[in-house]
Amino acid sequence: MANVLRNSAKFGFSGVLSQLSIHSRHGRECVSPCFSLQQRNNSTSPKIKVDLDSSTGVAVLRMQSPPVNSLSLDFLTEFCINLEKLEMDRSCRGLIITSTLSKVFSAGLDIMEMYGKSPERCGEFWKAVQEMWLKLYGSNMATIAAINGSSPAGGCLMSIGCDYRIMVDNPRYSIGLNETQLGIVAPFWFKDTLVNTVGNRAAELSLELGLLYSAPDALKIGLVDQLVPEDQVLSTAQDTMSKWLAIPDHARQIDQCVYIIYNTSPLPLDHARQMDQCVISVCIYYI
Ligand SMILES: CC/C=C\C/C=C\CCC/C=C/CC(=O)SCCNC(=O)CCNC(=O)[C@H](O)C(C)(C)COP(=O)(O)OP(=O)(O)OC[C@H]1O[C@@H](n2cnc3c(N)ncnc32)[C@H](O)[C@@H]1OP(=O)(O)O
Repeated sequence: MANVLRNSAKFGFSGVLSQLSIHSRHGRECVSPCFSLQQRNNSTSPKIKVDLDSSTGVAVLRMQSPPVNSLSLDFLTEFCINLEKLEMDRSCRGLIITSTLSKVFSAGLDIMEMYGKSPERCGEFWKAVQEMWLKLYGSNMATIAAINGSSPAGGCLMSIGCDYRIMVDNPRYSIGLNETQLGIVAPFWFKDTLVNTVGNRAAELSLELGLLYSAPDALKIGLVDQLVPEDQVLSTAQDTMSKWLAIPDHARQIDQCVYIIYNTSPLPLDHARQMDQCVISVCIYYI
């Protein structure tokens, strides 16, 4: 543990994950010389747009993949590349994730990726899902989800992978891990992340019944931290971020790291990750 704490101070949580043997991750010390200033500040790709304000150190990542920002292999790959670039950029300390689509934050995993694909493709897809979670939950940046629409299943996972959640106060928008309603099962690390957010009993009910919560109900159980009117979601996220960034990065990162190490099953370990990947790929293949 002493080693873990020493490393967490040096590398942040991402660094600790890499010490625990997942593949390449980047602490804030590691600044790639490959990215030009322009590339670092604004990158536009088909499914994701990132704007980094160098004066505040806050990046806004907008998911813009109609109709519902479903998490396909292509989407996840782009998402991870963008996250990795920001992670390596010393000037970026905070990340806000939101959607450009009306009514939908993210519909979760792309259902077409889970239908009629080869075992190899299923494996590749699941690895990308794991990667998204590891990169987000293990990020050294302060992360806020500005949830401006419905966010079921994998969309909820993405939201609870952030440090803080602000949702639009609209009872028609829903959020939750509804996998069992679809006849599938949320993997153990989805469960861990939910337990870390809402506590054991609420998570148990939520997972077993596959509950989707309206925005007001999500606030009641602590699945989201704050509700705001639609037109204030981004400005509130920016204001909230400035409070998070008032905390010294190293202190916030170590605190998060200790919390996660004590409260999360060992997906960061290669063998756990591979076993999970194998089980899920087989399940998806036989669905
Ligand atoms: C023992 C173990 C067994 C099995 C284990 C196997 C696998 C484990 C995997 C576990 C993890 C799963 C996590 C997931 O994320 S699964 C995905 C779950 N997602 C959903 O249930 C969301 C479904 N979508 C919605 O609820 C609505 O679409 C939404 C509220 C997001 C938006 O509603 P709206 O009315 O605005 O749009 P729609 O008309 O419904 O949809 C528009 C078009 O988008 C398509 N769509 C919707 N969701 C998805 C999706 N997830 N993937 C791909 N495409 C999606 C929808 O079909 C419409 O398409 P068109 O008809 O217009 O072509």
